[in-house]
Amino acid sequence: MAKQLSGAGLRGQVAGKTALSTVGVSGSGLTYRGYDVKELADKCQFEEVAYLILKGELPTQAQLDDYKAKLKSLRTLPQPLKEVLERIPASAHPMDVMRTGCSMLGNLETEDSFEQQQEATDRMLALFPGMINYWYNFSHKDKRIDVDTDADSIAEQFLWTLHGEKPSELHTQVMHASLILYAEHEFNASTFTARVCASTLSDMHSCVTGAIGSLRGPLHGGANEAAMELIEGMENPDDAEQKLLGMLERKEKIMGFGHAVYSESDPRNAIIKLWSEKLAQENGNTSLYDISERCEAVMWREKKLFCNADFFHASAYNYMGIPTKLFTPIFVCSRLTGWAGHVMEQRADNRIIRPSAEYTGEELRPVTAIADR
Ligand SMILES: CC(=O)SCCNC(=O)CCNC(=O)[C@H](O)C(C)(C)COP(=O)(O)OP(=O)(O)OC[C@H]1O[C@@H](n2cnc3c(N)ncnc32)[C@H](O)[C@@H]1OP(=O)(O)O
Ligand SMILES: O=C([O-])CC(=O)C(=O)O
Repeated sequence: MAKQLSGAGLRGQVAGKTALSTVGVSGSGLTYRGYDVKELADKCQFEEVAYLILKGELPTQAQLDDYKAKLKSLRTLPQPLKEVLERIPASAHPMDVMRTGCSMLGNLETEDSFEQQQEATDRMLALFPGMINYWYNFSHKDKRIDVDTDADSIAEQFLWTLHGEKPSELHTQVMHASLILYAEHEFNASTFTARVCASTLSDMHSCVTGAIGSLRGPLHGGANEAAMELIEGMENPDDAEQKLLGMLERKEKIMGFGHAVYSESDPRNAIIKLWSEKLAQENGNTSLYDISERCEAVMWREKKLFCNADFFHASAYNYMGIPTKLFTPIFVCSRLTGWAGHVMEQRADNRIIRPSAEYTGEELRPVTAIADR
């Protein structure tokens, strides 16, 4: 059953048209251009899904090979961007690094006409994984990494530039699935930000920079990091249960649970949960997975709240040795496809987005001279 949507936050209001995705139409489903996300995550590489979102159809093998080769050729970081990255302190939040990096790229390689929108998007898709890991390695390990790796895909490029070696088959597979799950989600907050920006006929880098800022918050993309902080503070499943019950009693928000549109489940959860379980088994220490499972059971039992896409991403990423603060930047590397797809859609049929407000302020009143106030 679809969720009853009403109230604050523009909930349930149609704010535009899209042919990119449907969310929660039957209460729980997610489709990209008519394909079920589960089938895409089972059968595709992330680049196939990026192609689908940006160009409208799944690629043939030859088109995929060309697209991947093209993206591979666009990984190099411009020197001035590296210099900016090197000046950002280790204490910075990586989402702020993404925001600044994207904005700096927009200064160096401006999108001068909408005809360049696909080029600008491809460049960001190719460059973002290396960009965040260049900063991470420089600021945290004093290393200037070479981002022009031999990695075959964006999934592999992220793990390779982070860890400095070719990742395992399993880890690359999980990253493909993760990037596919995060790629697109209709009019979520960050995508809506991008569309509002696009509606002023602004450039692609401004739209993406704004969207990164919206994704950063813990009520949206930042929830995967917050979920990790939660589960790493739990010693075992029983401890998890006690801690959650206490938090619920204190009416605290539990990050990684609930959704603005889905009513029963988030279809992305079952998929990333399976991968998290596989990674736990590979790791030999299933503690984080067991704790996460108990959290899921307690939240459903107590509040009928279900895990959203972010919750099991926390343990999955942790099992792959990804530092918690890099979780949300991975979301950026993926959602860039959805943001850009929406920007292109907005531009193709644009009217400036400018809603109205209900005024709650003072009645009209005279300005008292300053000496009399
Ligand atoms: C990839 C993504 O961006 S997915 C979302 C990631 N965000 C999170 O995980 C943050 C935690 N979750 C939340 O804050 C919310 O569930 C949101 C922001 C995702 C959706 O917010 P809303 O649409 O306002 O949620 P909804 O209307 O279903 O909330 C109903 C009730 O459940 C409560 N609730 C919802 N989620 C949670 C939660 N995670 N923990 C505790 N209570 C919750 C709300 O506080 C609300 O209670 P109230 O009626 O007493 O005020
Ligand atoms: O749709 C939303 O509100 C949030 C979400 O799950 C996403 O952006 O992936």
